[in-house]
Amino acid sequence: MTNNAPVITIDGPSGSGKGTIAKLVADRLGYVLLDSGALYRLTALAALNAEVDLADEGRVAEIAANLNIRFAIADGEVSAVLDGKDVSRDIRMERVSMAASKVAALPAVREALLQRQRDFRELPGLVADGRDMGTTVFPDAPVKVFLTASAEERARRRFAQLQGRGVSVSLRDLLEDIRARDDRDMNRAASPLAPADDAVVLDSTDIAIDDVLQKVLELVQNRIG
Ligand SMILES: Nc1ncnc2c1ncn2[C@@H]1O[C@H](COP(=O)(O)OP(=O)(O)OP(=O)(O)O)[C@@H](O)[C@H]1O
Ligand SMILES: Nc1ccn([C@H]2C[C@H](O)[C@@H](COP(=O)(O)O)O2)c(=O)n1
Repeated sequence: MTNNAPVITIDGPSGSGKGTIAKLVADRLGYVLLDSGALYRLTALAALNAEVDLADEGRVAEIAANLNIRFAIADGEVSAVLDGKDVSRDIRMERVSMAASKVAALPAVREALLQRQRDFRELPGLVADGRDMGTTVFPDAPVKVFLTASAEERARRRFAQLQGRGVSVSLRDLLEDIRARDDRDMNRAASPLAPADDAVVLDSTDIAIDDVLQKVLELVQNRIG
């Protein structure tokens, strides 16, 4: 970890485009990328594999603290490896998404993952995507973006994404799921989803990906140079 490396935090609700924008910004600037949601997803998958009760905070936190993971990069794509196995697809499954949202609400799990996230900070800089990057994990980040979009637009985006992968889902179910996750992420006691006081809020409901990218790069230019 390098404490003087600049950090760009991109927080926001599910489907707002954080992951897409974070990757584009990191590629453009040659920065390291932290997908913090993947850490919660990996914790959830490891807990499900071990058949641990997801409400057992102590045991899930122990799993989070001892995760044997690494992120591998091939052809510009990042894959998540748990105990030597590529689980990139597994952690995106619906049951893991739901489980991740549950384990992410446990304070001891968040605490167990805190330093692991901070360890991603290195020169020339880091782009960190999640829910509490700007509020809790990197409160001193010089650039903080809170990316949002209406729940309906986020459900439509997810629908198109899943259809593109040949997964059949109902738009109505996706919208319900998004609302349920928003509610859990925003109303938990530990590090709830919220913009940091010094974050710039960007509503991408009617803004194309390229235009969001340009806005973020302008902010970076103004604040980091
Ligand atoms: N501004 C935009 N306009 C249209 N589509 C977008 C926009 N931003 C992202 N998308 C699309 O929306 C989908 C969801 O984006 P992405 O996975 O980046 O969201 P996310 O906020 O990281 O979600 P999660 O937190 O659930 O991982 C992707 O298919 C992406 O291409
Ligand atoms: N910093 C973070 C990142 C993610 N979470 C939660 C929110 C989701 O329920 C789950 C998976 O995240 P995603 O991959 O969809 O971004 O993890 C969080 O609480 N804090």
